[in-house]
Amino acid sequence: MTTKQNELILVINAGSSSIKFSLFENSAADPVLLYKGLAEGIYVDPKFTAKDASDAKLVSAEAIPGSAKNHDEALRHMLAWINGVINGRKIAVIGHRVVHGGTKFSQPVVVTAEVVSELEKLIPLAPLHEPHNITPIKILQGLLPDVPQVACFDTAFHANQPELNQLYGLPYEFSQQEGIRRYGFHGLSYEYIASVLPQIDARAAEGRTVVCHLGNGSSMAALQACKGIASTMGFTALEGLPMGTRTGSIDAGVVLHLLNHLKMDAKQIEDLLYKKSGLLGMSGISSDMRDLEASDSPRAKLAIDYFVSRIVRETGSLAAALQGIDALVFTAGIGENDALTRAAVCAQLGWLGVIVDPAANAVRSGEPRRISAEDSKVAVYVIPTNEELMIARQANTCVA
Ligand SMILES: Nc1ncnc2c1ncn2[C@@H]1O[C@H](COP(=O)(O)OP(=O)(O)O)[C@@H](O)[C@H]1O
Ligand SMILES: CC(=O)OP(=O)(O)O
Ligand SMILES: [Mg+2]
Repeated sequence: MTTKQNELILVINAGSSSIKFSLFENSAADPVLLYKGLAEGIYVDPKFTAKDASDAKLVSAEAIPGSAKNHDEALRHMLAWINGVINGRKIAVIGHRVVHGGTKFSQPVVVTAEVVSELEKLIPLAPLHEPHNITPIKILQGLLPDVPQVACFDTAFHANQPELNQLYGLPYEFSQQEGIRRYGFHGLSYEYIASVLPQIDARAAEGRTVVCHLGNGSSMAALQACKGIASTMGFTALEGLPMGTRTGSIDAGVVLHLLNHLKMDAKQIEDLLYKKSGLLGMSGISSDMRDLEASDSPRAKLAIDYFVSRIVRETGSLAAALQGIDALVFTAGIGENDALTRAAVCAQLGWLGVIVDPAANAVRSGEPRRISAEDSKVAVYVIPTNEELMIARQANTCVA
């Protein structure tokens, strides 16, 4: 089967407490966005918001009726709204962001019962994401049984990294037999950046680019000629940069100490590493960068300084993996919106030849833009990411 012009592509990016959707219309060129929105606060105070393609709000944080307060109820509400606006038109395919593809999936795949059972095996490798990615797939199998669903993976972009950048210093059998190796995440975002880079900077697109995806989850990737060769995230989405609530890299010995000496159990350690650390744990205030920047608490400053210093150190590491750097790209919630973090990172990368243009960095815009000075050796850009468009494209291609 194949999607035809004007048929609809539904994209779902589900998290633990929110489900984001985008509805695209197929066209001869790229899928065209019609509507987007989200159900948030699903387990506490579920609210639904929907916007049109120009970002105008059609529904603004309206309470989702019902007493279940779960993904099922939120998805039904979302679909009822979507059915209202599409007015009998057909949804031809549903694309899902799935964070972990493990060793089995390095390409988008049409979801079958067998695929779902493989994805369920990956839940321990992405406990914050994978269960919530799978739930809407199962619910939609019940609600729209005739519509094919495609799983699009965050790990796929990194699948062809050189072996050295995929390995840990464990006995080799662990990578070969157990799949304990570095996968990398946020691949849908990196793939989008790689797809637009040629129009923005031909030299960077052919050369060496470090992309900083700084959001609630944060990672960085090294792109050689737009192909991923190294990433800060590894086996799970815990490694690398500190994040909203995740530690980022820590000595594995800390985990052993928590287990053996502080007598924490596996669940407590998982909660500590995934949900109580990072910006939230270090500041004691919030996982949201906006709250930390608005605070005058020294611990808020400490958390921001740590975040920035880890980005700077990882830039050095990824530039070494690339044997140089032509461009640095900022994307995602913090990367796109936070001029202070970008300025702080760039100020510490002067040794690499980064010179930021403060006026360009201060511009607020939803468009890709250069923020480095004319004489900066490294071109620095802000490029808004578009994971949903990548999912729509992949879902379309997968069923074509
Ligand atoms: N205007 C802003 N200034 C600073 N940080 C921001 C701003 N807007 C969003 N953020 C940060 O971006 C994060 C969300 O990033 P995003 O990429 O949207 O996350 P996700 O899609 O993974 O939920 C917020 O938690 C906050 O830290
Ligand atoms: C992989 C990952 O960290 O995703 P997110 O940024 O959505 O948490
Ligand atoms: Mg994200």
